[in-house]
Amino acid sequence: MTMVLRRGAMTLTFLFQTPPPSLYLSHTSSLSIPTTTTTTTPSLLSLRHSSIPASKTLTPSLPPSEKPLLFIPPGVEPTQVNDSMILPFSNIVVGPYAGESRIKDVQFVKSSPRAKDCPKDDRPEFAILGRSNVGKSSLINSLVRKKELALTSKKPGKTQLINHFLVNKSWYLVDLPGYGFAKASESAKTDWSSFTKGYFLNRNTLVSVLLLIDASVPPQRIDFDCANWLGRNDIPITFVFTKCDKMKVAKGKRPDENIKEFQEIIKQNYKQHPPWIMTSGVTGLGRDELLLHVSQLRNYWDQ
Ligand SMILES: Nc1nc2c(ncn2[C@@H]2O[C@H](COP(=O)(O)OP(=O)(O)OP(=O)(O)O)[C@@H](O)[C@H]2O)c(=O)[nH]1
Ligand SMILES: [Mg+2]
Repeated sequence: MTMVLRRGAMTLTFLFQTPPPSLYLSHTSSLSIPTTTTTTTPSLLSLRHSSIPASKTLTPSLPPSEKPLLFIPPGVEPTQVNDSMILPFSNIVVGPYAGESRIKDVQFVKSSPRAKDCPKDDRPEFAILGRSNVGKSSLINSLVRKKELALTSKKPGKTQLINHFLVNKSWYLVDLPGYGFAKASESAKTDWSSFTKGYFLNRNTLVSVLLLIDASVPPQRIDFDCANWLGRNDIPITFVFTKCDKMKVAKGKRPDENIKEFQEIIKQNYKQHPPWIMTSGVTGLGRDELLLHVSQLRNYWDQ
């Protein structure tokens, strides 16, 4: 399997051997929401975008039954993967680059109206992206365990700038404006798309985008459009499902059902799936696991 990960100021493409079918965890285990922290692993998908030209991927096309399902990070021999290496409620394998992931110190650095105004240093960064109101700021607050570091709001469109937070004095978390804000004017929407796309295309230190998907609502076209755009531009993503605690639905489906549906659509559009993980800014589900995933991408990039 092929994986694109950023390292230093470059994007490198890595080739991985496809694990034998016996290693693929099946879709039979359910995506039920955890009541405890120790759980079994849910259905697993894996990395790589279908719209990237075949010439770039060097990936042999596999029959559907042999599609890779896991995100296998650098340094892991696919044949050595076992269940204990997979983060709960995700498809992410933990490898040798995973390290200290706790956030000990975080400082708000600046809000930038344009990509060119962002901090100019070579620290690696992770951008939090998603629809307005998906829970970007809440996730940041949950990751850093501070209630009001990134402003949260019931009013969509609250975050309008590129906000840099310096973590442990060594890497950045970046809170971006949400897309798909229905009430935004056309000019505001165009502005969002040009300046945010400018950020993605020009930010050499961007290790990965954490693309947030609201698990409390059915799959949304705009999320797939966004994922497709990032994939076409070779920007690594992790799908982070938010609001997985919202089990009390008056009508509609539960988060686990919405996630399954989302993954079914993804399967049609992607040869292999990006890493994904379930989270909640309210209960802290997936917080430590997501930080561990971030640590292995970061340490690999950093070395
Ligand atoms: N139940 C539940 N509610 C959440 C969760 N995450 C966010 N919310 C709520 O969803 C609303 C929007 O959250 P924000 O974190 O401000 O969303 P955002 O994506 O930063 O929004 P914009 O900055 O406007 O794009 C707030 O009312 C949050 O309390 C979650 O995991 N579970
Ligand atoms: Mg916000």
